[in-house]
Amino acid sequence: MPEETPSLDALRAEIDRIDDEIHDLIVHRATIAAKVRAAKTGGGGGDIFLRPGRETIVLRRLLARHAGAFPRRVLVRLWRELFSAIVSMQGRFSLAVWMPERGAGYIELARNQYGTFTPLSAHQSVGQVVREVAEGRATVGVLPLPRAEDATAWWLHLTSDLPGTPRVVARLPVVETGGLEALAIACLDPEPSGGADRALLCIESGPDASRAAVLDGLREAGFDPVGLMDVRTLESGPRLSLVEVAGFVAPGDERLALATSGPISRLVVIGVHAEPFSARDLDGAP
Ligand SMILES: C=C(O[C@@H]1C=C(C(=O)O)C=C[C@H]1O)C(=O)O
Repeated sequence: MPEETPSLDALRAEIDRIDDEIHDLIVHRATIAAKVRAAKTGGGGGDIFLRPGRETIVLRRLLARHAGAFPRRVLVRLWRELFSAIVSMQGRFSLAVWMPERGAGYIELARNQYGTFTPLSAHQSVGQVVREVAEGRATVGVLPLPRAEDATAWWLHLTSDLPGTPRVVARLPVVETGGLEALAIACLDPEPSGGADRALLCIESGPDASRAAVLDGLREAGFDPVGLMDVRTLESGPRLSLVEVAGFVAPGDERLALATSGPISRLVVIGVHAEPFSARDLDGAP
């Protein structure tokens, strides 16, 4: 006998039961967040409760166990909204976003990553976004991915190694789209994300050092440079290069000391971010 198709009413009753279970679990998850807040107080991060590395670890784990037809991209989107609500419940959480003109797209990137209802201010100047974060008026700043042709190199504000300097903590969108990209900054120490990370290094050299010499210096110290994002020569003389390297770089990483010889005089890790999820991660290809 062919199986009888359940009635619409029966299917909707099943969806109602599932919704109750999901809802109960969200309510329960939120009660744990309050305890996490207490457990974090006194650790690094001060009054900032966002932990980008941990969020990516959670997403990597869920994507690995995902099954069925529900789109992985939407799974990521749902959890991004959950994380943001939970961070907001733990303490201050607000965004400063670069908006050079209407419709520039950075607000959408910020909302997709940090939640629909998180307080947000928009700024025409990249320097203002950095200041909002450095001075504690915003928790996270969203800025354009640096390029050599930009009028202002905002990343030059991140080259201090003093504690409290904003650091790059994410690259947006976390789901690769081939469209507009941004970097997110916060006054947080970089943390590994449990998978492929990239570190952004600011490298100081003499004004005559060639790009090839800087990249060779990094390779000799054991780094794996994957891109030179920008180079600026300061009026005071030195040249600063922004280089992406594969993998996490911790503060005491011995490669940092090894690299400061030859053409490289100083090196600062201006942040670390997880590699965005690729189409391959999201389409479930092996
Ligand atoms: C709950 C935490 O705080 C925040 C919220 C997270 C979550 O909802 O899973 C994860 C990381 C943090 O951004 C945590 O640090 O574990």
